[in-house]
Amino acid sequence: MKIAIGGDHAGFEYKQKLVKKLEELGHDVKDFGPFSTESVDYPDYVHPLSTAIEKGDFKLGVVICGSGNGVAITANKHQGIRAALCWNEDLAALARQHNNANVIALPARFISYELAEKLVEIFISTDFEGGRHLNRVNKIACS
Ligand SMILES: O=C(CO)[C@H](O)[C@H](O)[C@H](O)COP(=O)(O)O
Repeated sequence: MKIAIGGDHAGFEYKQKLVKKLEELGHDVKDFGPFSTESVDYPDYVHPLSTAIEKGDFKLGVVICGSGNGVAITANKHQGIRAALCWNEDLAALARQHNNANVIALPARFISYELAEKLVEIFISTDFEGGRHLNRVNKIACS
């Protein structure tokens, strides 16, 4: 699967490990940065990532900052993005099953790396259920 990943300095270490893990699993991963723990502004990385997903260059995205809120808020400014802030396994599954989320936002300062990895694995391997949820998801975007 083609997966985009990015965030900020607070998510850098988790991002590096997630890139390695996803590549080991055979995914085609593009890292939108940042590429060090130097303090940066997450919109500089999350907007390009979101645009690339909207264009269809990637199926899903993973964004990581300290709380997960900054990256989620930024990604959700894009009409074609449904970013879900997830901190447990049920939320990661439901984000795909009910919301057809195409980006998972992770709070690196509040969850373990092991849990972050598990949430990403659940997110990318869970399908949208459609049905009643399709009507709702179709009403999310506004022009
Ligand atoms: O934007 C955020 C909050 O919504 C992220 O958690 C950032 O990673 C955080 O604000 C960065 O904080 P720092 O004190 O500049 O490291």
